[in-house]
Amino acid sequence: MRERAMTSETLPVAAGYAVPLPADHPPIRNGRIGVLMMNLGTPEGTSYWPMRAYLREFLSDRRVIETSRWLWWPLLNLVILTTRPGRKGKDYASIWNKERDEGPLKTITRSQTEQLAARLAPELGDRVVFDWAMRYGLPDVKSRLEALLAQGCDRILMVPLYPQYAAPTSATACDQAFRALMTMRWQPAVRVVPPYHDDPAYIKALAASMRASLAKLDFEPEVILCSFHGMPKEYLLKGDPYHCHCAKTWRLLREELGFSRERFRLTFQSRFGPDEWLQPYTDETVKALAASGTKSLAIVAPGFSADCLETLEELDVENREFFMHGGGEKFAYLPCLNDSVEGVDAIEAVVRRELMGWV
Ligand SMILES: C=CC1=C(C)c2cc3[nH]c(cc4nc(cc5[nH]c(cc1n2)c(C)c5CCC(=O)O)C(CCC(=O)O)=C4C)c(C)c3C=C
Ligand SMILES: [Fe+2]
Ligand SMILES: [Fe+2]
Repeated sequence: MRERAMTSETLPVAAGYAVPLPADHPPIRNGRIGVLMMNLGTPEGTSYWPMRAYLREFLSDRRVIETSRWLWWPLLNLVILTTRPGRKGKDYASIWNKERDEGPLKTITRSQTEQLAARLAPELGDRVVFDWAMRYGLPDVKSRLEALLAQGCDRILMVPLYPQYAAPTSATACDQAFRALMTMRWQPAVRVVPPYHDDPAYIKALAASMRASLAKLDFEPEVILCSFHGMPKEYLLKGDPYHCHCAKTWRLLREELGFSRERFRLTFQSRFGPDEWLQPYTDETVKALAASGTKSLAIVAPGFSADCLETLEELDVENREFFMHGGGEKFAYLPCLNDSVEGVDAIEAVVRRELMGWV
């Protein structure tokens, strides 16, 4: 049998040999391409235990928190995971998709994937399989990769849905995929979509989406904040290109829209803990603008491919309150690209380019 396995008589049909497989040969599934869309994740529910499980997984990730384990472990387990799940659970409850019983990030990522698949199916047929996964929580990256392999994908395009590269987002999503690949005997060929912060398709999509949202307002905002999720300043100093990617997106978008630097300002939100994060901070800028007499303000968050807690609650609820209570009169939050036509256009352009040579 060992000798026969070396001859063309027993080689698998799928490998190009038109002969039947021996009875004990494992099934051969190959020849397809998988596209795996990956986003951050969201809790499975808004009550204490699912919130705690989500935050525990997220905040135990060394790509996210680089503090020494000896200092971080007691702080996380004895302080943060006792108080934060309750507080943040209430915030999640206020934005929850009750129909599907899930966070909006999941609903939107699923829809983006389905729409992309529907657009490309007429051209690519069933040769390319689309799926989506979350770095933290469910559906997890390992199980979705395994599902793609089971469908015959021997090439995988990984799509971290972060236009700006950051180690705490893009790199950790890929780490999770590579950890899964380490366990596979028949490992697929993989490609990773690079950051698309300066891709003309992305900038044009953002500009079109912003123009449409601004046109719907009954006022013209004096100032528009271009707010990105922050990160500790130390990560920038250690070489993370995230800050530069955000600044470039902001500049290109400003040029595309013809706005001045005074009217369209770059800020960073979602600060966590006592360390210095990327500045200027969104919330402090909002308060300062209100205090200095700005009456109308809009905020857009181009770094988030899908609306989520950090936009729907932090920007649209919390920062709205800061502005209105500080003396502002008109406030608007401009939605993310999400599963809009423009949003899927941008993802499609990037995915098509990165599939070149494979399809
Ligand atoms: C504490 C460190 C954190 C770093 C660094 C960080 C970077 C980072 N995050 C995003 C995108 C998202 N973050 C989201 C939620 C969120 N982020 C952190 C912490 C860090 N993020 C926490 C603890 C949470 C959970 C909510 C909370 O407890 O405050 C989300 C939203 C998820 C959702 O379900 O809605 C996104 C998206 C980026 C782009 C980024 C880059 C530097
Ligand atoms: Fe975050
Ligand atoms: Fe920079």
